[in-house]
Amino acid sequence: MKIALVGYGKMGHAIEEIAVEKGHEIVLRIGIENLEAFTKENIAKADVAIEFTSPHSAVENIKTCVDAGVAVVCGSTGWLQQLPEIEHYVSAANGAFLYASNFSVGVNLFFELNSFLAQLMRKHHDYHVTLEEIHHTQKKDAPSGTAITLAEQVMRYITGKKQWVNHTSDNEAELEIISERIDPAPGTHKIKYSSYIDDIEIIHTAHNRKGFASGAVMAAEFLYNKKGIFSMKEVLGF
Ligand SMILES: NC(=O)C1=CN([C@@H]2O[C@H](COP(=O)(O)OP(=O)(O)OC[C@H]3O[C@@H](n4cnc5c(N)ncnc54)[C@H](OP(=O)(O)O)[C@@H]3O)[C@@H](O)[C@H]2O)C=CC1
Ligand SMILES: O=C(O)C1=N[C@H](C(=O)O)C[C@H](O)C1
Repeated sequence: MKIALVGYGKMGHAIEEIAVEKGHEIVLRIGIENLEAFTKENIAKADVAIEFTSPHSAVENIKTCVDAGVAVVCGSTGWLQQLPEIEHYVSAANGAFLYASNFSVGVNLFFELNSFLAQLMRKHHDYHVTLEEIHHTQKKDAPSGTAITLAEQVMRYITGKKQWVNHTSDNEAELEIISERIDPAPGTHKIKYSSYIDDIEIIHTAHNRKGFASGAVMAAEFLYNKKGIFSMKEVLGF
């Protein structure tokens, strides 16, 4: 498979290593220093574009790839308020698109566990639920995309929580997400249910970026020659 890497930072490099190990060819690498090479003609040389840039560039980058008729795997976080717009854009162009706030198999298992735990906890009103995420200091967005996915899963079942906030809160309707930035943390997420009697905690700790990168390559392999909008649930068969 021919891959275009849109964003050639920490994740772009990690994805390249795994994609090449698996026999794929990187036909285009786009970073800030060669944005002039990000043309429809160049992108069209790829079967799939893998986009990991920043909250501010993701939407335009996805549209450019869709316009070139190339399938897009997107891992950039911090732009999700525009996801409906992008899904509409992809559908209108009969394109192929897969977004995940986290591509690692471990975190996708953790998402399932988080939903299951929230279902179990929904009638146990003595417990107070909070979220915490820890990432490296270069991270541009807070809370992390993964923490937002986890919070949305919790709120589906703990219906007293109406919205998440990214600060401590005494308001029972608000779900606290506390963000910490500590190097070199690749990504730690914790959900905690606390009561006067005891605490229940689930935690996922990434030790490096390999899980994110190999999941993104799996997603690209899945998307190859497909049309439509997909998620990691379909890639992993959950
Ligand atoms: N879904 C997932 O599993 C994961 C998602 N992420 C997300 O992926 C994104 C990238 O993470 P990471 O690789 O660690 O970040 P980096 O900052 O290391 O890399 C991003 C790269 O994209 C470049 N870039 C910025 N704007 C553009 C643009 N318009 N076109 C092309 N390249 C651009 C940056 O250049 P410059 O540095 O010069 O600005 C940088 O080299 C973040 O949003 C992060 O939250 C990260 C890990 C896993
Ligand atoms: O920026 C990162 O590094 C990461 N970002 C993603 C997020 O925002 O959830 C995924 C992972 O935690 C690493």
